[in-house]
Amino acid sequence: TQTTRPQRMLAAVQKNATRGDPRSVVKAIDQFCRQKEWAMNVGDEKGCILDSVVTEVNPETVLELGTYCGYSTVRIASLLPPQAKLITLEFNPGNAAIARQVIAWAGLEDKVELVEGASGDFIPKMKEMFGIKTFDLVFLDHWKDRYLPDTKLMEECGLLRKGSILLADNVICPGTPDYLEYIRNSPRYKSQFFKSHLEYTKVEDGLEKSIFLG
Ligand SMILES: C[S@@+](CC[C@H](N)C(=O)[O-])C[C@H]1O[C@@H](n2cnc3c(N)ncnc32)[C@H](O)[C@@H]1O
Ligand SMILES: O=C(c1ccccc1)c1ccc(O)c(O)c1[N+](=O)[O-]
Ligand SMILES: [Mg+2]
Repeated sequence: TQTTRPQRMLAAVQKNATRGDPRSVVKAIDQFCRQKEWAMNVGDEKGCILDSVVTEVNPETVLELGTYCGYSTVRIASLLPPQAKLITLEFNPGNAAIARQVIAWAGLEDKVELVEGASGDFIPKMKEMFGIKTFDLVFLDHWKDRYLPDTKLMEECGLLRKGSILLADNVICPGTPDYLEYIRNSPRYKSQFFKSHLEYTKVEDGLEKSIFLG
C-alpha cells in the first residue's frame, strides 16, 4: 500500500540520522527534500534565518503554528535554553503522528508540546492548558490565510507582550498579502523583511520578523 510523503521523510530520518542528534535530523530531512522529494519544511536557507532569530530572542516560550513533520520544531527546540517550552500546533493527524516521531528521534520531546488541533480553536486555550502568560516568539508557518486572523486572535487573547516577536514564513511565496499589509501598516508592530528563497528552490521568498510594541 502507498506510503505518504511524511512517512517517507520519517523513514529517511530513521535511516540516516543519529538518535538524540537534532542537527543530523535536520540534515537528513534537507537531504531527502533535495535529493528525493520536495516538501514544505522551512528548509535550510530560511532555516538559518530562523535559527538566528531564535538565538537572538533566546525565548522561554515559543508558539509554532504548523508542525508538519517537525523539521522547524527540531531546529527551534535544539536552540532553546533549558527551561524553555515550545508549543506547536498541527491539525492533520497523520502529520502530527510523524512529527512526534521525528521530534522523539531528535531527543527533544521534553522541550516540545505538540498539540493536535486547529490554531483557531487552541490559541484561546493556551493560558488555561499550559499556564502560558505570553509568547516570546511565534513562528507562523501554517495555511497562509490563517496568519492574519490568528495574529488578531493572539492579540485579543493577550498572548503578546511588548517585545514579543512574530516570525512569518512564505510572505512572498505562496504569499500572505493581507497579513503583510496589516503588520506593516499597524502602529503596534515594527517589521523587518528577510529576503530568501522558497525551500529547496531558487524561487524568491522571505521571512517577515515583526516586534509587537504593546
Ligand atoms: C508548511 S507546513 C509546516 C512546516 C513546518 N513549520 C516546518 O518548517 O517544518 C504547514 C502545516 O500547517 C498545518 N496547518 C495548516 N493550517 C493549520 C491550522 N489552522 N491549525 C493547525 N495546523 C494547521 C498543515 O496541516 C501543515 O502540516
Ligand atoms: O502552501 C504551500 C503549498 C502550496 C502548494 C503546494 C505545496 C505547498 C506552502 C509552500 C511552502 C511553504 O513553506 C509552506 O509553509 C506552505 N504551506 O502549505 O503552508
Ligand atoms: Mg512555510
